[in-house]
Amino acid sequence: MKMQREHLAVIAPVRPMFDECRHGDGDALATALARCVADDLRSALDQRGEAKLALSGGTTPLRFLQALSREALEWSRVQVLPVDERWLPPLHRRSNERLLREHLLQNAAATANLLSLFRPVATPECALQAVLTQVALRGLPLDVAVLGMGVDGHFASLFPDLPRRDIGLQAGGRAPVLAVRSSAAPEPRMSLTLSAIFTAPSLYLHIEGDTKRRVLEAAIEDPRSRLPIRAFMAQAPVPPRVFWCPDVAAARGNDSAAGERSASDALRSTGAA
Ligand SMILES: O=C1O[C@H](COP(=O)(O)O)[C@@H](O)[C@H](O)[C@H]1O
Repeated sequence: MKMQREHLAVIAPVRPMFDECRHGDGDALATALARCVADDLRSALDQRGEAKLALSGGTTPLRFLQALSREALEWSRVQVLPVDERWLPPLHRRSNERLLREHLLQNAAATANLLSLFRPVATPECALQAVLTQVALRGLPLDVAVLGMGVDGHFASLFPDLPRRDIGLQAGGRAPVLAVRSSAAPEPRMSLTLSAIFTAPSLYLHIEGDTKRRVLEAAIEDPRSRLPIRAFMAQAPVPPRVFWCPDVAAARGNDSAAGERSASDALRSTGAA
């Protein structure tokens, strides 16, 4: 399918708030996104001999990860890290690390290096210092970050009940990693912060379906929106590329967190419902 590209200036900003790549279905979307990310990685490898890639978990990325795993590039020089992790052992079906190991670190990408955000200790708070040091040393600055978004407007593990001034949502914050407790997530989390994500010169948002699109548009249109995705879209140093297709496929990957707020809650909180 031919890719359509359009620049959407929703609230008359100085520059378009995002660059949209729309595809007809999730397979075409996943293939196109994998090609773009692989091209970014090849450029970084050409320029610096290494590349750093932060990837989301959840249900949406499965086909994208599989397509990316088949892209020919020097994967042994690529550092991959999750943008967030659920505080669950890496063999758990909801572990984002497991998703990356099972669907990306295969095929051509089997030799990629994975930086885990998990440690076998009781809480993310206990592991924070160790993870923070590793991420700062080996994970940053990023070359590419691919975010997903929940229907409640969260990305990574930055949920709507995070205080708006929380360090995780401050573009100029210094901490790259955050331990997260949210009523919207069934387990504690470890998450990259917005300032860590914004070290990437290539930013992608990968979403499927009309519901998520409505949530995203509502967050962009309302400057007072408290949805985390608003902080990402409005503060991004370069316009994120939004990869979107209209149909939502059946749940795959490691299923979405039970208890996340619904899209209608999210839209209500932006006044868009
Ligand atoms: O909990 C999470 O959810 C988001 C969105 O997931 P999806 O299933 O709606 O695609 C994801 O981006 C994040 O990495 C994950 O931990």
